[in-house]
This record gives sequence, structure tokens and C-alpha cells, in this order.
Amino acid sequence: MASEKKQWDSSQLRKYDLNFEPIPRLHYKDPKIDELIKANQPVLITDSNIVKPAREKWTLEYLERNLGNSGHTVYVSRNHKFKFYDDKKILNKNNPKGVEFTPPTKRVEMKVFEFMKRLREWKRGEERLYLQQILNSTVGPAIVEDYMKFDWHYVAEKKNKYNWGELTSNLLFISMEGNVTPCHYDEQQNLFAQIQGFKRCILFSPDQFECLYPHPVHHPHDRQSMVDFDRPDYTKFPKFKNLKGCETVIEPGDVLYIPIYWWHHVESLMRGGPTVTVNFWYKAGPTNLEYPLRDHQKVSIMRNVEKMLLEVLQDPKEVGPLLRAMVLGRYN
Ligand SMILES: CC1(C)c2ccccc2-c2ccc(C[C@@H](CC(=O)O)C(=O)C(=O)O)cc21
Ligand SMILES: [Zn+2]
Repeated sequence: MASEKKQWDSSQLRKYDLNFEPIPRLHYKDPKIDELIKANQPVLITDSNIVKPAREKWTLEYLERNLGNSGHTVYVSRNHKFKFYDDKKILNKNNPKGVEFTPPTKRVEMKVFEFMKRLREWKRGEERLYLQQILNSTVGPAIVEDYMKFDWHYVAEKKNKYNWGELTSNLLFISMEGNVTPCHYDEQQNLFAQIQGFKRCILFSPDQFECLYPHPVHHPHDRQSMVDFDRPDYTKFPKFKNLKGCETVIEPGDVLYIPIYWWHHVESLMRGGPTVTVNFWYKAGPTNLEYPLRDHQKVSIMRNVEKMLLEVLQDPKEVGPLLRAMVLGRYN
């Protein structure tokens, strides 16, 4: 068979001082997919019909015509990074316990035609945009109709088989080429369906917690790594050099399973044009504590300890000294 023309090349990937294993790519009928999902391992599912109607119809023009007239949430960044922050944790007049914080991106409401115009006219070096829209009744009827024709049987089968919680949302993302969502984890199972363009996804298992140095739980950047992958500070974050991860480049029609609590760094390939993704976020299912505990359960336990200590100590500066007093010379 004629060698398929590679649709991207490694010059379009950002360079990090890390090496990665490949994430398995399996045809959606391959039973090995179930073994991996059951074991909370990432897997790239190819050739499925999960978002087939979107794959066939959702070009940027179609989305511009059919996304509807309401404003959409667009994040604006002066660089290529779109680091999530929870504004409920920012210090302000009605949140005296918040953290002094300057948001790295701003959030604006934008009509879809304005967003698309900015996309078409964007020049390198100008501020970057990232549109996020929940798929609900506020989008145009054609989009709702396409959405109803997703392969809900396939996703329902996975949800039930692995005892996931309910589907909390389907979000639509339209990103500029080169945008990066820095390394973070979510407390939800995620079926991440690529509609247009190519996204490089680098994933790290929850047991890499010590190498990724997440912000404290009360910080607006809770769940995000403190390490800047572009310029890692090995003095502050020495274990970052021991980090082990896996990666893949997803293309239109692929669906990546991002297991709950798994760290992920996502980038739209440079010079690859805008990308369109739909994700399926599921709450965690009921988990009884069975032993040995899973790595993600230990992350959840650490989160609860941090929350409890902050609750009783009030001052975050007292958390470190108390934990050190408890551990040093006694538990280490
Ligand atoms: C960067 C952006 C737009 C953002 C800004 C401010 C608050 C939240 C978010 C947010 C949440 C999820 C994504 C999709 C994806 C990453 C990716 O595909 O880039 C991902 O992480 C996931 O599906 O779990 C992207 C974003
Ligand atoms: Zn995420």
C-alpha cells in the first residue's frame, strides 16, 4: 500500500526535556480496549462512530453558521499557555481567605463570527484565543441534532461497564494552532474526541504526583502542575527530571480515554491550523476503599488531608510546619 502521507511532522511538536512512551492506539472493536479502561490506563480508540456526525460536518464554517447567536466563553492568553484557574479561590473582597493571584489568561464572551474572524486574521505573536462551549440547548438546532446522533450506545456501554458516574458535560473546544493546555489533572473520567486538526497529548499517571508538584489545593491553580514545562526550575522541582509519561498525537476521528486523576498536557500542533475537540466528562463512580489502594485514591486522600488541615489551621503557612513536625524523624 502506498505509504500514507504523514499528516504532521515532529517539527510541529514543542520540545520538552522529557522522553515518552507511546499510548496504545487500538481499533474500537479491539477487546484490549476494555482491559486498559478497566485498569484506568489511557488508550487511543480509532475508527469509532462516537462523534461521527461531528467528524463529518463540523468544519469551522459549519460551526460558525450553526453555533448560535449567544456569546461563547473565550479565553485570551498573551502566550501559548492556557493555564486553568478557579476564580472562586482568588483573594478578593468577598473572599478574604483567597490567594493573592494574577490570572494568566482573561475570559471574555465572544460571538462565534467574531471569534472566527479573529482566528482567520490572527498573526503569530498576537494574543491567542481558546473557545469553550458546553453542548446544551443554547447552541444552534443543527448542532443539537448532530449531537443527538453521537454513538451514545457505545459511550453508555463504557460508562456502565466501568461503573462511571453520570455524564456531567460535553464541552466543545475550538483552539488556535500552537495553543497549550498545561499539565493538570481532572477529577473526572474523560473520553476526549478529536473532530478537526491534530493535538499532542502527554499523559502522566497519578503516581507521578511527586514529580509534578501540584499547586496547593486552596490555590486558584489547584490540580495544575507548578512546573513550567518550557523552562523547568530543577532547583525548586528536582524530581521533575525523573518524570515518566506517555504521549500520542490524536487526529480527527480518534477518541482518547484520559483516566480520572491522570495528568495531561495538551497542545494543538504548531502550524497545524485550528483544532476542534469534544470531550465527555463523567463523575467518578462509587469507589469502596479496597486494598491495595490505587494511586489515584492516594491523590484523593492527600487532597482531603490538605482540605481538612486548611479548614482547622486557617492559615496555609501553618500546614507545612505541622506536616513536617508530624513526619520528619517519625514517618520518614
Ligand atoms: C484551556 C481551556 C480552554 C480552559 C481554560 C480555562 C478553564 C478551563 C479550560 C479547559 C478545560 C478543558 C480543556 C480541554 C482539554 C485540554 C485541551 O484539549 O486543550 C482538557 O484538559 C480536558 O478535556 O480535560 C481546555 C480548557
Ligand atoms: Zn483536563
